[in-house]
Amino acid sequence: MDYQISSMLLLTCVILYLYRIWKNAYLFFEKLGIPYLKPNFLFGNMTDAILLRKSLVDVNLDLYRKLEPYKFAGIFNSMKATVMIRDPELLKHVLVKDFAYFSDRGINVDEKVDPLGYHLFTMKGDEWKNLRVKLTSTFSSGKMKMMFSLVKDCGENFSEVIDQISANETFDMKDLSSRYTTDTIASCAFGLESKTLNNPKSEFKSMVRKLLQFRIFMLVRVLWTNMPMKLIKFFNMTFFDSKAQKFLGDIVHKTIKYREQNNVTRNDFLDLLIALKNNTLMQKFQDTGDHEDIQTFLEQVGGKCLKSDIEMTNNLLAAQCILFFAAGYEAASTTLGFTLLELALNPHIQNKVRQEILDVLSTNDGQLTYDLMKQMTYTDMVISESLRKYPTSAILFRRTCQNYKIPGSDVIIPAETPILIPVYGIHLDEKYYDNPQEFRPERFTEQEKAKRSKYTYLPFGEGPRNCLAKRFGKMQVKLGLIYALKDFSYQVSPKMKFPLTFKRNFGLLTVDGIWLQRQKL
Ligand code: HEM
Repeated sequence: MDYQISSMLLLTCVILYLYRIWKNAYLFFEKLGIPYLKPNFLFGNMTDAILLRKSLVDVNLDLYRKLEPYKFAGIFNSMKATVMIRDPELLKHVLVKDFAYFSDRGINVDEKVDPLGYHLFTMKGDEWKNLRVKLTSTFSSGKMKMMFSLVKDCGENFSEVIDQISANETFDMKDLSSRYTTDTIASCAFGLESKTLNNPKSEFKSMVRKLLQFRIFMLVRVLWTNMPMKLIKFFNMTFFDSKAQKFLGDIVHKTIKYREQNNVTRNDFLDLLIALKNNTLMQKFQDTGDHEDIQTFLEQVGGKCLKSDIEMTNNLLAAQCILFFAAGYEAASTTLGFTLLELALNPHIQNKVRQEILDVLSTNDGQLTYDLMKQMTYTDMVISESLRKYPTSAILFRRTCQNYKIPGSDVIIPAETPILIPVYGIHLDEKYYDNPQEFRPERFTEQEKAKRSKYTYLPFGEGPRNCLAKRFGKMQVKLGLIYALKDFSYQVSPKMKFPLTFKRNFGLLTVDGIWLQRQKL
C-alpha cells in the first residue's frame, strides 16, 4: 500500500514538474513576441512524428505551410521551443553573414563515452573549425579527380549488376543504389572492396544499414537539442548504433595499421587522413585547389588563421570515416534512386539525359574521363532538380551560441535556442518554384538560377557548415546515373505506390523501395 502511495506521489511530482517546464516553454515565444503554433503537452507540435503516425519530414512541411506568411516563427520540437527561419534573406544571415552566432548544431556528444560519435557533424567551436580546415583539403576538386577512377569502377559494376536483371522484372532501385554508394564509400573512405553490389547479404552492408537505422533514441536526440551530458552518459547513448560503429571502427583501425606498417598507398580518403595525421599532406598530395577552399572557409568564419590545432588520433580518423558513410551513403543513394524514379515517370527527360551521355561518350570511343563527365551539363540540371524535389536532409539544425537580434525586427533570440531550417518546405513553396511538384530540370539553367535567391535551394546546406563532400556526393550520383542510363531504359513498376510515403525516421527524406523495370537498349 505504502509502495502504491509513494509511486502515485512520485508520478504526480514528475507530471507537475514536466507541466511546469512545459508552461515555461509555452511562454517562451509570448515573452519574445514571436508568433508560434499552439503546442500539445509533452509532444509540442511533433505529436504525429513522435507517435510515428507521419514522417518528421511531412510534419515539418505542414508546420512550414501553417506558418505562412511569417519570416520566422516558433514551433515546439516536443517541449523544446525552436525558432523556424522561413525567409531566404534571413537564412543568408543565419547560415553565412552572422555565422558566428550559429556555428553549431546543438548536438551534444561526450568524447569519452562515444569517441566514434565525436566527428565533424557533432563537433563545436574551435575544435570543429580546426578539423573542418584539415578535412576541406581532402574534398578539393583536385582530390575528386584522384578519386574519379575508384568511383568509376563501382559505376561499371553497377551497370553489370543492372544487366543481370531480366527484362520486365520488378526490382528495387533504392536497394541497388544504396549497394552502389556503399561500395563507392567503402572504396574511397575505407580502402575496401566491399562488393555489396554483388553480395546483397554481406555483413558490411548490414552494418552500414544499421548505422542509420531508426532508433527512438536518435529521434529523441534530434528533437531534444542540447540534451544534457549527464543523461547521455547515464544511458551510454552513442550517436550511431554502437555495434555498427564498433564494426566499422575496427576496420579503419586495422587498415591504418596495415598501411602504415607496409607503406601502402591507394589515393583514397584514408590515405589523405593518414597524411594529415603525419603532417605529410602537402608533400604527398600537392593541389592548388585546396588553398582557395580553405581561404574561403576562413574568411567566412571570420579569421585568417586558427587559434589552436587538433591532434589527429586514430580514433578521430575512424570517427570521420564512419561519418563519411553515415552522411554519404543514404543521401547519395536516395538522390540517385529518386532521380531514376523521376526519369522513369518522365520518359522525354530520360531520353534527353541519355542522349547527352551518349553524345559526349562518342567523342572518346565510349570511354569516360573526368573531363568528359564535367561536360554533361544537362545531367547536372537533372540531379539539381531531383535534389530540389527530394532534399534528403529535409530539415537542418543550428543553435544560437549567443543572444541574437533578428535583423529588421526588435526580437532578440536568447543563446542556446534551437533553430530549424525547413529546406523541404522552401523547395516546395510556390513563391519560389511554380508548380513545385512538376519535375523540370530547366529550372536549373544559369538564367533561371539567377532569378532566385541562393537561399531558396539548400540540398547541401550553405555557408561554412555546409556539406563537406558536396563535390564527392554529386560525383557519386552523376557516375551512377551515367552507368545506369547508358545501356538501359526504365519504367515505373506497378508495385510502386503513389503518393510516396516517406519513411518515419529522424528527419531524412527517403522511402522504403523504388520499384522499377528496365529494358536493355
Ligand atoms: C548527394 C549527396 C549528399 C547530400 C545531399 C548531402 C547533404 C548534406 C547536408 C544537407 C548537410 C548539412 C549541411 C548544413 O547543416 O548546412 C551535410 C553535412 C555533411 N556532409 Fe553531406 N551530403 C551528401 C553526401 C555526402 C558525402 C558522400 C559525404 C562524405 C563522404 C558527406 C559528408 C558530410 C559531412 C562531413 C557533413 C558535416 C559538415 C560539417 O558539419 O562541417 N556528405 N551533407
